[in-house]
Amino acid sequence: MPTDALSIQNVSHSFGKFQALKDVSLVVPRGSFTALLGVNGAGKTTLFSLITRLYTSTSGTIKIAGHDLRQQPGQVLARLGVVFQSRALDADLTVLQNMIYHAALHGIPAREARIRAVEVLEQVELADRIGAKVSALSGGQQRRAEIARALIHRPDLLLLDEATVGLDVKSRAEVLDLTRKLTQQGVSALWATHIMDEIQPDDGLVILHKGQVLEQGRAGDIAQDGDLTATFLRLTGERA
Ligand SMILES: Nc1ncnc2c1ncn2[C@@H]1O[C@H](COP(=O)(O)OP(=O)(O)OP(=O)(O)O)[C@@H](O)[C@H]1O
Repeated sequence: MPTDALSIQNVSHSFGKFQALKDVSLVVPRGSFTALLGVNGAGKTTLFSLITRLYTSTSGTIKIAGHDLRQQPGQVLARLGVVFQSRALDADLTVLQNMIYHAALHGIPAREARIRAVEVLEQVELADRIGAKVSALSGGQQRRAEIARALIHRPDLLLLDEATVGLDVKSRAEVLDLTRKLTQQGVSALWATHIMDEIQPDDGLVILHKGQVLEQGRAGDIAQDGDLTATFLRLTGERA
């Protein structure tokens, strides 16, 4: 098993004449929680769209667990779990029905899906809501159910795009803690955010700005004098 869950080398992407990503290279080490930090428009969603093959990159390579996305798209996507900003669960179905539906998309039969649903819902501490309609869950519970859905096919890498949007402080902390806990159980996570408070010193960190990677490494090493906000503002030239 290669060391990096995700390895991106020299990836660029343009929308017409506008270059949204410029020669981006980054890694998500296996078992790490890596934050992808950038203000609105930095290119985070574009990068995620390339990793999930919604867009095709014009140059560079993307490898998941050592497998090249361009050469083995099916195998690579099977190793990926995604939590997008927009809702992926059907609010009128129960949590279990949603899990079975998403498992079927990955070719997992219903009997196996039931077993896995219990497993992933335990991982996100939601097993007691398995029979509840998604619409009856709180915002934080719905995000945790989204994460469970993304885990149902046992991916190596989780991509989470602004996963705490719209959550209150307590639910935000729960979703973050949970994702960090998952990385201790073997899955790796790339966590896109613009919220610096969400990042801890031991997290991996990639700072993306105007389509370019400005820094990457351990967050605590990047933050000068322990102040990530000041470091970020200095690197990007943004104002607080
Ligand atoms: N389909 C598109 N056509 C043209 N430009 C686009 C398209 N999608 C994104 N862009 C531009 O590319 C840049 C990067 O956008 P992207 O959505 O990847 O940023 P982001 O970091 O995810 O920001 P946000 O948090 O606001 O989603 C922005 O300047 C955006 O306007």
